[in-house]
Amino acid sequence: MASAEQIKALLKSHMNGDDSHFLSVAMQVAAHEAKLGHGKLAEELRDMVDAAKARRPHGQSGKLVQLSQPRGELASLLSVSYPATRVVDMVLDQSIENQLHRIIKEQRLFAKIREHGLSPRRKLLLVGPPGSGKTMTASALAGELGIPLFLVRLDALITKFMGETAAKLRQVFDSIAEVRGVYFFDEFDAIGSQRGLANDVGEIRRVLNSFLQMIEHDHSNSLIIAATNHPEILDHALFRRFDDVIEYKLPGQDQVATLLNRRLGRFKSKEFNMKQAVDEAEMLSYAELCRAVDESIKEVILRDGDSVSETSLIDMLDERKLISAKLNGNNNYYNKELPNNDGTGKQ
Ligand SMILES: Nc1ncnc2c1ncn2[C@@H]1O[C@H](COP(=O)(O)OP(=O)(O)OP(=O)(O)O)[C@@H](O)[C@H]1O
Repeated sequence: MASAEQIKALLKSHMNGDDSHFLSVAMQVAAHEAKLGHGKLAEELRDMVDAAKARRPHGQSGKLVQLSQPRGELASLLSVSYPATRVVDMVLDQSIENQLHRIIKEQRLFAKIREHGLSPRRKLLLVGPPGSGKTMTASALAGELGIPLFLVRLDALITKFMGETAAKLRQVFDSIAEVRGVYFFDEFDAIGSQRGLANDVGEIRRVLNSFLQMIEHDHSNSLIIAATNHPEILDHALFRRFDDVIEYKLPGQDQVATLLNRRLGRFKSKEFNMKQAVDEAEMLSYAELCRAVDESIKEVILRDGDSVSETSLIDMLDERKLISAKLNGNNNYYNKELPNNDGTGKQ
C-alpha cells in the first residue's frame, strides 16, 4: 500500500498539474511495492505509468524525478536510470529467454521464496561478445521489475591508491544493501581477472578478494550483474559466487531475421530478400546489425525514399563487417569452454 506521504505527493502534483511528478511518485509507489515483493501489483502500476506516458503529446515526455539518485561520493561511482526496456524488446535464443523469465519470476515472488528460507537468483554473470545484449539485459531486468538500474562506474571505482578501491567497493555494496536495484558491473574482468596473472598488480588482487568477500556476504534484495567479454581471464573462484551464468552468442540466422524484420519495420521494401540479407549478416553482433539497419534507414530518409532494399542493407552490413574486423580482431575465445561452478573448468 502507498504511504500517506506518497498519497499526499500524488494529490499535490495532481492539484499543481505536475504530470511528470505525479508519474514519478506513481513509479516510486511501484518500486516500493516491488521491494515488498508485491511483484504483480508493482508491474500493474508500472504498466499504467507507461501507458500514461505513451498518451502524452509528443515533446512532453517529462523527465522522471530521479528517485534513488546516489549522493556524495557514491554519485561518482554509480549512475542511475529507470529503463523502460523489456525482455520482449530483445531478440534472444530460447534458452536465454527462459533463464531471464525464471529470474524475473523469482524476483517478483521473492518474498514467497524467502518465507521458505530460500533465496531468489540475483547474482548473475553475463558473458559473451560485444554487442550481444549484456547491458540491454541489465536494463530489461530493471525495466521488468520496475527498479532502478545502477551502472557501477569502474573508471571511478578503480584507483591506484592502496586500499581506496576496496573502500569504494564497500560503499557500492552498502548501496546494494540499502537501495533495491539492478547493480551492473560492466567490463567486470577489470576487477575479476585471475589472481595469478603475471601482469597483475597487488591492488587489483586485493580488490578481487574484497569483491569475493562482499558478494559472498551480500544477502540483499538487489540484483548484482557482472558482464564481461573475456570470461577466459576471470578468476575461477568467481564463477561459484554467482547464482547463474548466462552465455550470450552472436545471433544465429533466425535471430538475425527477427532483428532485421523488427528494426526495419515499415522501411522494409515489399520485395526485400531476407535470405540474402541474413546470409550476408553472418558473424555480426546484434549491435552491429542494429547499426547497419539504422544507417540504411537514414540513407532512405536522406534521399526522400520510402524503403530499404536488401542490396542497400547488404552494403551497410559489409561496411559493419569491415569496421568490426578492424576493431575486434579475433574473438576465438568464445569457442573455449567456460569453467563450471566448482572452478575446475570441467563441464
Ligand atoms: N539481443 C539483442 N536484441 C536486440 N537488440 C540488441 C540485442 N543485443 C544488443 N542489441 C542492440 O545493441 C545495442 C548494444 O548492446 P549491448 O550494449 O547490450 O551489448 P553488450 O553485450 O553489453 O556489449 P559490450 O560487451 O560491448 O558492452 C543495444 O542497445 C541494442 O540496441
